[in-house]
Amino acid sequence: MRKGLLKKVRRIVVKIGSGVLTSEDNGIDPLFLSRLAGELAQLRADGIETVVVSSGAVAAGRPALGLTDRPKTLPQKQAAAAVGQSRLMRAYEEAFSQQDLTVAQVLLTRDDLVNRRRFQNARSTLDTLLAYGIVPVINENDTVVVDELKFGDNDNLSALVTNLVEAQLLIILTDIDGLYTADPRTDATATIIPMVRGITKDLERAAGGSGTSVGTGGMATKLAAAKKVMRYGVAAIICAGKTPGTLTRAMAGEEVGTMFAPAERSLNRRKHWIAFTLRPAGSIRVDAGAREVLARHGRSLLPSGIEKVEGRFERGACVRVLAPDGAEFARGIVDYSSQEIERICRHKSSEIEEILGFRYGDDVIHRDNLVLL
Ligand SMILES: Nc1ncnc2c1ncn2[C@@H]1O[C@H](COP(=O)(O)OP(=O)(O)O)[C@@H](O)[C@H]1O
Ligand SMILES: N[C@@H](CCC(=O)OP(=O)(O)O)C(=O)O
Repeated sequence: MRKGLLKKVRRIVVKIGSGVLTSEDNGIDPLFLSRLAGELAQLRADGIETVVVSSGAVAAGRPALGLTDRPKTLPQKQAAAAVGQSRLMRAYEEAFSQQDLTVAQVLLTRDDLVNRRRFQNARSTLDTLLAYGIVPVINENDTVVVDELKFGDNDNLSALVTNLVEAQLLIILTDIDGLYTADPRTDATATIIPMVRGITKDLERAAGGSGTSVGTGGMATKLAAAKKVMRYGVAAIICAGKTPGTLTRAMAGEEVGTMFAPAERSLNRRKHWIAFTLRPAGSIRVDAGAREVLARHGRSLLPSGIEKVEGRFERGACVRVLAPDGAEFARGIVDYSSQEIERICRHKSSEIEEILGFRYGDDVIHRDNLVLL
């Protein structure tokens, strides 16, 4: 089963959690990195390209600041990341050069992927690095980001990078051997779930926060990352990073960790970007009839089906589309601003020009820019 899903994999994203990369005293663990380099070199010999998304900058920078616990303030965290990031890259360089692998540091902010031109630019840089046989090592640019610009956690970043580089598999290496029915740190009866075909509310409830002082999002953000790549038609595996050979065994189709099967109806890259990378600037509530034609027949959203607009946004913004009960069922890019939509909603498209004095087209959201969630 797993082997079948892995057959066409040629490019992978491997996300490394802070807990995997650092040892007890919070220094970078060189043994882990040299094992990782060995496993990635072998994959490369087998024709598989790797992009690494690595956490660990904050944890690696902590000792230099004399911090024994998680930094308390944002400037402290950013200072720790600034010190730690260069240590991290030095450690990667040392370990990877032993295997004749060259690494490249790539630091991203959310804006780099939200802006379509910057997204494309980041993509060509990464493609070029890979074409040269270099292993990109990506992290969030912690030193400069403020809340509005944050990916928040590297699980999310790794899912967006999987879309960016069109990898066929995301592997999340963490400090636990997979997704359990509950957090095994607090529930001794928890058992591992080997295969997930769809993310249910029950699974989301089971996935809790981080159990360590270095991890960020726990299993909850890993599940959210898996959900994102599944919608892109890509598989994900969450497995133990510290156990030697796990990556190799996972790539060979052995039953390690938890595997997430790709969704059968997947989104193309642009629609995935609309659904998961852009931040909604407001919402549009539609009536039952509009919900039906959008959800069932994949049609465009016309002004006549819109009941209410929430938030202020411009033409070209990403918005949530809500059903009459307020539940979000789609996201899309609008062709009219919130103020224009307030004036044309509940009207026929043929009346747009008369009401506004101009028209861009019949649709408020064209079906090519609309994603069902
Ligand atoms: N259902 C669950 N199954 C497995 N681990 C869970 C679950 N719920 C919460 N966790 C916690 O998630 C942690 C892994 O996330 P995190 O600490 O953020 O690691 P990383 O630094 O690799 O991102 C585990 O050590 C565990 O304590
Ligand atoms: N960018 C941060 C990591 C943030 C993060 O998500 O950490 P983790 O949960 O360990 O993957 C750092 O390098 O310390």
